[in-house]
Amino acid sequence: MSTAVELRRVGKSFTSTRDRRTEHVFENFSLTVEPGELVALVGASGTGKSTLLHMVAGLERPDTGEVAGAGVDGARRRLGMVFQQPRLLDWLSVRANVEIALRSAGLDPALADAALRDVGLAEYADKYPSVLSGGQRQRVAVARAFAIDPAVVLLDEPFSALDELTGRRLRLLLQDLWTRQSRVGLLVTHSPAEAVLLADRVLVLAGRPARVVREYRVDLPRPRAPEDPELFDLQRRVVADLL
Ligand SMILES: Nc1ncnc2c1ncn2[C@@H]1O[C@H](COP(=O)(O)OP(=O)(O)OP(=O)(O)O)[C@@H](O)[C@H]1O
Repeated sequence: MSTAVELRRVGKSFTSTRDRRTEHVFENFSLTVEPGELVALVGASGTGKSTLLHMVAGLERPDTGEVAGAGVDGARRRLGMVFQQPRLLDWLSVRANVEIALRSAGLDPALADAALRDVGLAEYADKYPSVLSGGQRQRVAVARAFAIDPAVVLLDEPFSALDELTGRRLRLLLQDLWTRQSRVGLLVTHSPAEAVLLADRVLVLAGRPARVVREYRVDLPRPRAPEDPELFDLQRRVVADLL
């Protein structure tokens, strides 16, 4: 089985325009995500988690090394992305927001309704994003990402802007989607609870250049319950790594 996403000895630096200082965010960094695997990345602010995701998406280029994955290896694999903010087009209906993604992936826009049904928003298809709650808007973003039958799903703090209960519902929704249609994914999160609930592997990143300082495999079958004591125990260990 070929790997789904691979970073090989990647280097990435940024030079500040203010003081010309160069930050070596990654040096010789390697990471493999296997088919069907969801890998969570946790770590202190500024470690490089979003940069890593952007390199996989092809939004940033590594200075050295190679990234094989959606958007960057010429295979034109479909990429679904969910950001902290839903990033919807406010002048289009909810359905049209999903249709645009389908069209640009070369798929039938009629698939939008099924995608909206999957996230519990079938009745909102004709509404505009401005009349939806924050949680509903993020559901549309999830529908848009999953509608295109993505080869890789990249999630950059997808639920961190939501209140706790809404975030919990959305996590369970994501878990439900993942259980029904196993994907390959990377999840950047500041929430250890979210990481252990959703991921197959949790990587703790730290340092400059960034390194994986700890790795946890979450072998519990899905669907998982957020209150599962085993998850809570794992979560405590991840928190301890981050403190
Ligand atoms: N386009 C850029 N130009 C200059 N510096 C950048 C750029 N993108 C990221 N950086 C720097 O690279 C480092 C890593 O940033 P990144 O956003 O990847 O971290 P992060 O772990 O995702 O942080 P957070 O958890 O706060 O989102 C930071 O020091 C940041 O300032």
